[in-house]
Amino acid sequence: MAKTYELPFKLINPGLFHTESFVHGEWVKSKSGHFFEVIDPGTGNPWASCPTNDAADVDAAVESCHTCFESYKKISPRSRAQMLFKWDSLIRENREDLAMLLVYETGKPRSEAYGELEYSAGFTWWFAGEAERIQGTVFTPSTPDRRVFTIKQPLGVAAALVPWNFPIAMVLRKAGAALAAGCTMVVKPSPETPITCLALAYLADKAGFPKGALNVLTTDLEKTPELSEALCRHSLVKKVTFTGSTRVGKLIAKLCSDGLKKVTLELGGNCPFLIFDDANIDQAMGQLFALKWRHAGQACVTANRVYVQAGIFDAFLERWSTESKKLIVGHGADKTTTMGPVTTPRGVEKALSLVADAKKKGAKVLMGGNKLSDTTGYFFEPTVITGITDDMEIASEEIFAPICTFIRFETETEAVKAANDTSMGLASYCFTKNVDRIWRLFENLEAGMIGLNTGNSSAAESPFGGMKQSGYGKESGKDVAVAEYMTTKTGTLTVEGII
Ligand SMILES: O=CCCC(=O)O
Repeated sequence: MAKTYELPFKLINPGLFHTESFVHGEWVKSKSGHFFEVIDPGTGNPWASCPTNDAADVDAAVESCHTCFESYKKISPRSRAQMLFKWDSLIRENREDLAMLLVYETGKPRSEAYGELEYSAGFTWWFAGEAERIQGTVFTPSTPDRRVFTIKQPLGVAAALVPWNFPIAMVLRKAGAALAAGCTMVVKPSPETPITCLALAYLADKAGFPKGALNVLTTDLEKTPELSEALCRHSLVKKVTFTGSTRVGKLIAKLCSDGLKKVTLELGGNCPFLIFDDANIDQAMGQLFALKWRHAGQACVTANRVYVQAGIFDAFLERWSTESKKLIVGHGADKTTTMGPVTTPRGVEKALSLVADAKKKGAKVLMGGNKLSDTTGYFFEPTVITGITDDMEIASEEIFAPICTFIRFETETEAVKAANDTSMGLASYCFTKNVDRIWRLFENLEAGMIGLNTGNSSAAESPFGGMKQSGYGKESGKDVAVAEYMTTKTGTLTVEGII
């Protein structure tokens, strides 16, 4: 039985709040009739419950998307753009409520929730434009009496497996591209963040997307592998997009290989952040602060390892610790909070274990390092660690918690070698005012996105994606993101009398 909860906050538009899955324009329960709880990470208390869907629920959702696809693929790009624009307006109109839902699902402070919404609406806006920019080509090949032309066609039903750290942005980055391309989509939100996803589905419906264009299947942690596998294996699913860990990304790639499905994988990051002696220190400090402490360190593109050149190391570290002590850790809904909890109890456990391992192997904890004990929420102290060595887990694993590690370096060659010494390659950052070095670093750092004197290179108009074991495929950016949901068809015509 679904439990009912009193919402711990008021919504301006209560119509946004849905707790059942969304399939073919209807709010539905799972076949099993089971439910799971949605927890506020700031208190550890449940505040909603949603259906626990499993493999038995997949077929109806996919069939609905497929039925819709047969007509959706034929409507004009302009009509798709208009629906995306309408969705964009509705998301912006409901910004306050969506921000509150985000706070209670993820724990992030309200200011960051507004930031995520601004970033997220960039995707609906951008992909509305992209819908009308999809074009083919015509050219004369080496055989002179022929003409060759290409068209791009949508793949069909896409499945999106979405993470909890930026649940609105990640749904819109995936669904925006798919719907612009002419695909339909089943979204499986994370167990932590189903409510924002259901609110987006509600607004998509209000924006005029046809029934089955965007379906949502919620589920809990236990049933996530079964539900995801059924989506990946369904014969009508032609494309799978996943954001999450490298371990799970590899499983998804294997599952999709049977059906030779097109896959986009946005996986783990272990991102290096390099600060050279000649950097603008205020700039580097400000950018690192925003990047590292954002969402309590739970972004795939966050700085995992901060390398500071010897000449400024001690001064930078001292200033960093002084500034970081000013963070106000608290519930995301409290207006004074500048850092919220981590989103899951697993996050706290992992942070504790990484700190313990680093300490055991000789690292020095300059501040923090502990779970906050006087609360039932999932809080971890902002933590600063030095003396990191390669054998420590914290040096090679994605931290995903408010822990900042500092490493001293002497030369550019040494810094680049250390930065690249990881299996991951999502983002790298460097701060220097030497223009030649900037260009060398841009070419030599092994990552899909390089921030040059900036700690933020994510934007709807910029291709987002990694290399090495951070995955493949691009989300956002011109042409490349919609291309992930399309196939190119080549026509070759022999033209009599043309030569
Ligand atoms: O955590 C992954 C996404 C972060 C971003 O889009 O900048």
